[in-house]
Order: sequence, then structure tokens, then C-alpha cells
Amino acid sequence: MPVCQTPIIVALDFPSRDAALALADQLDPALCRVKVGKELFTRSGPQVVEALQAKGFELFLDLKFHDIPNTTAMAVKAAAELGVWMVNVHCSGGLRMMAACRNELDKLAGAKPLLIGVTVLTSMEQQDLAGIGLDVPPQEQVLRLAGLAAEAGLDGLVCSAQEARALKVAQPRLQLVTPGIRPAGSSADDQKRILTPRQALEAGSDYLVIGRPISQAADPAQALAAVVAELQG
Ligand SMILES: O=c1ccn([C@@H]2O[C@H](COP(=O)(O)O)[C@@H](O)[C@H]2O)c(=O)[nH]1
Repeated sequence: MPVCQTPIIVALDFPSRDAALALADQLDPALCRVKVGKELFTRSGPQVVEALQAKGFELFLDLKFHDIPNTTAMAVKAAAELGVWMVNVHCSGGLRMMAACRNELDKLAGAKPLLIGVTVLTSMEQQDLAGIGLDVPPQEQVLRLAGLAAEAGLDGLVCSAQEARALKVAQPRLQLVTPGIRPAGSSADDQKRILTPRQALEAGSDYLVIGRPISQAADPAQALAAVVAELQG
């Protein structure tokens, strides 16, 4: 397997295995990892994970598990047995839930996936948090959940790159996985807390999750190359 040399994770948000693999065929596993999320996994299951791994990609299984501790820990174990590189759970499932997942992964022999906690979705802004009874700015809630994730022994967080600077001070051990990445001039779509690839890297993001700006581009390989060039420039 080639060593991936960039922090880019391309989100394969497609309704079929064939569509996802067609995009993967245009991407170089040395230039990006790939992410399988809820839509693709619900339609295509573990077979699409195996097919992408066979093409040489390291894979983030982004199913954002959120359930009682035992159920979530068993789901994380199942993901680990698929050989994925990264798996995630919602931090709002609480400390005991995250600790159960950590504990389950620690029992496994051999390579384990990175265990990452989702803080506040990048599609949410302060008024969305108020709507679910959280009268705090997104960054305050992210930092609170980050503290719980660190206590539970998680490897990192999903957050906006807008919170990266504060998190690198508050939780320097945790790796930061940041969706809501938008090259200058591209549509924000349903994302609210966004930064450009370069801004995100400078703020301290370890991994940049990029979906539609690459997957919906007329030339996805060229769109990926442009992001790589922006990061190197
Ligand atoms: O807070 C989060 C957590 C996960 N995501 C996922 O990342 C990609 C982003 O795709 P774009 O097309 O670049 O918006 C998508 O798969 C989300 O499910 C997120 O956006 N925010």
C-alpha cells in the first residue's frame, strides 16, 4: 500500500458502490485517503470498504456511532475487524460510551483504527445549538466535548478547522479531523463553519475531509491536485 503523503480525506458520498469506485479510480491513494459514510455504507455495506481497500486506499469509516456504551463499543469493534484506518463516535454519547469504545479497541491484537470523537457538526452554528437546548457558542461546546474525549482516551476529534487553534492549545494530544473545507470560491452547500484547505492546515488541522468540492467537480483528479498544490504552496 502506498504511503499517503497528504492530510486529505475525500468523502465518497455516493448512492452506489459503482459510483464510489468510479471516483476512487480517478484518485491516487498516495495523495488522499477516502471516507465512507452513512449513505454509501447503508447501500453497499462492508463490500465497498473491501473494494476500496483492495485499490490501496486507507479508509475512514464515518458512521458516527451514537448509542449506549455496549452497542457502540461492539459497533467500533466490528469496524476495526473491517481493517479500517479510522472510525468515529459522537462525543455527545458521553464519557462512559467513549471509554467503552476505547476499552474494546484496546483488547484487540494488532493494528487498530484511530478512534475519533465527533464534537459539533460543521453544518451547525450557534442558532442550531440553541435549537437543541445548548445556549453556547459552537467553540465552547466543542472544547467541552474535547475534554471528555481526551479523558476517555480517544485519538482525536472531528471538529471545524475554525476550532483547531483553540483545540491545539487545550488538547494538544488529540488529532484534528476537519470537514467543512471549502477551496476559495466554492459553494458552502449545507456547511456553516468552513475554512479553505490552506487556512485549515495553518490553524492546526491534521486531516482535511473534502467531499463535494472534489466528488462533484468536473475533473475530480484535477480538483484534488489543486488542493494538494494549495497545501504545498
Ligand atoms: O461535522 C461533520 C462531520 C462529518 N462531516 C462529513 O464530512 C463530509 C463533508 O462533505 P462535503 O461535501 O465536503 O461538505 C460529509 O461526508 C459529511 O458527512 C461533516 O461534513 N461535518
